[in-house]
Amino acid sequence: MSVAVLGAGAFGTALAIALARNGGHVGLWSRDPDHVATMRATGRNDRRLPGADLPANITVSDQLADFSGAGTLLLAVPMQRLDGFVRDHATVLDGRALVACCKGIDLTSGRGPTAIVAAACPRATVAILTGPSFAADIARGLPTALTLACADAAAGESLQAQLSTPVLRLYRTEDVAGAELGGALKNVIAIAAGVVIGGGLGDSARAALMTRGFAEMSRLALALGGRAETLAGLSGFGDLVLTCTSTQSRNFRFGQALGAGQAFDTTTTVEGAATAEAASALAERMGVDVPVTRMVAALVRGQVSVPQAVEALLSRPLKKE
Ligand SMILES: NC(=O)C1=CN([C@@H]2O[C@H](COP(=O)(O)OP(=O)(O)OC[C@H]3O[C@@H](n4cnc5c(N)ncnc54)[C@H](O)[C@@H]3O)[C@@H](O)[C@H]2O)C=CC1
Ligand SMILES: O=C(CO)COP(=O)(O)O
Repeated sequence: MSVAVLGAGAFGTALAIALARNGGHVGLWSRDPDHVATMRATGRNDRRLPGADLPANITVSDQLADFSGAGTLLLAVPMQRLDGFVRDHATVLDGRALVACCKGIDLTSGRGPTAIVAAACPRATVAILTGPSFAADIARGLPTALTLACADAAAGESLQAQLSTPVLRLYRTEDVAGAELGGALKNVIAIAAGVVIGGGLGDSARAALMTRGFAEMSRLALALGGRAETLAGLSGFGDLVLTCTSTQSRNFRFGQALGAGQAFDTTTTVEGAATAEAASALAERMGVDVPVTRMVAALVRGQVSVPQAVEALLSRPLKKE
């Protein structure tokens, strides 16, 4: 076994399925022994990815030691859990190729996924896999293109080859900051797009918000070392389009519920909520204007109502585009 996925949520399970279909043995780790027992018994992960069969060449386990032979580990836990996860398991993880598969900014430290992983595992080769893809689409074998970002060009090329399949097409870049900030910030804008649609403000307003949202994503990412072409690629613009326009997106649906004044299931992973807060703080520190992101953070905190947020955004001074 050369690859194992740690975190048997929707995305981790879908990636394990895609890699297993491509041949070879693939590991899938869940921290929960009951979940492992159910997945082994049913051959599925109905808790997180209903309806998708796990190929027989996936080994499911709650023991990380079962994957000691895997040189590449995909870390598919939610962003706000990543730091605790890599610290808890650093002795097992360090020294391998560790590919973060989460999107967001850590609320406590303001760091992105690769910095969190590298701090806990200094001997590891660290990369990030991000871009437009719904787990359900990947599990169905639908064509998907993602970005694999790794500061080490040679390691990135080898991970790209190892993790690409005929339908899961990976593009590579060394611009880790650009790739991970695009993936983190688009979730915040997707919440705002959901608010617009849930609040009945219409498709034209959503297009305006996506465009201005992309402008502020780019401003902040460039200030933090990302490149404009990365923001315009799959991990930025590509994922922004997908997430702001599909009800498959949890961030979009969360925004829709906020906009419509409805409750939303608090156990659902909505990465953009914490990231709005973390990104607002980062932007303030860098002196970058991110009005939409700040407004999403205020909405999530319950500090402003939807009409107040809309009024505040529309009453900003007129400016050049
Ligand atoms: N679902 C999707 O379509 C996509 C998700 N992603 C990203 O993948 C990341 C994970 O999301 P999903 O898999 O969708 O979430 P999910 O909510 O389906 O699953 C999260 C999994 O992480 C596990 N987990 C939580 N805390 C943990 C901890 N401390 N230690 C070990 N395991 C822990 C949970 O038990 C659960 O199995 C997110 O950052 C998300 O943005 C990226 C692309 C697509
Ligand atoms: O990142 C995703 C699509 O690329 C998944 O979006 P959600 O987390 O909003 O469901």
